[in-house]
Amino acid sequence: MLELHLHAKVLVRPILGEIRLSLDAGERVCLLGPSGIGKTTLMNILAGLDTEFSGQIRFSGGQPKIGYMFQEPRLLPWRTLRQNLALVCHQPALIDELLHAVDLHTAQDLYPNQLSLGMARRAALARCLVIQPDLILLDEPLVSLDPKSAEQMRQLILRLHQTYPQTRMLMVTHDPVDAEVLADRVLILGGQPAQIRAELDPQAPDFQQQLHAYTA
Ligand SMILES: Nc1ncnc2c1ncn2[C@@H]1O[C@H](COP(=O)(O)OP(=O)(O)OP(=O)(O)O)[C@@H](O)[C@H]1O
Repeated sequence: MLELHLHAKVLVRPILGEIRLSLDAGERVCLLGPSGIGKTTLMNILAGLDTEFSGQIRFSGGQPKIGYMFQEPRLLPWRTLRQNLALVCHQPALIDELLHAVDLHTAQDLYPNQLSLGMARRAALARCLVIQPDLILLDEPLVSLDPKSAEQMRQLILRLHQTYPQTRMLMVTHDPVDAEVLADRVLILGGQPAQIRAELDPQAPDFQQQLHAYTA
């Protein structure tokens, strides 16, 4: 079990308030909320990139391995895709497996600036999975993709979840369809400072109406 109990996060003003969030092995949670509410800030806290907050993070299995897919793919531009993966993984067979899984095995010798946005996102996903993480943080992985690439990415995330069923996932999205298709639970962030205003079940028959009521 991964548990976050946040008391507060203050930047120039209080951004996040009291937040409790737990993620069991294999759980997929989507985080929704208006722009600027603090979703990325919360992800950065969970990732350990932002340590200036009051609260605690506990993981029952010791120090969790965390794969973070940022809003903008952050691959090293002077290394090929395969070399980017090899920087964090010394198992060539696992790199091969993931390159196939994200359908980039024929692009492994390309440099990041030779990849389309959809390819770069899939590469970033492979980069965060290649460390065999306990938790993956996905910050709007489908934003700005054309409908075909977005659907490909959606299916890929679902397939990868089946391949790595123990991996916890927390994903930021603005898209109700992604939330319905990809999440076991949906958390709505709102208020100032932000708190979790609602936890919704995507399988509930009135899920989209409930979601609309909170996000409209
Ligand atoms: N370094 C910083 N200094 C001061 N304020 C900041 C800093 N970084 C972010 N903020 C503020 O913190 C708030 C939360 O930002 P954050 O990026 O977490 O929001 P978000 O919900 O992820 O937004 P979006 O959906 O647009 O990506 C915003 O109001 C932003 O202006």
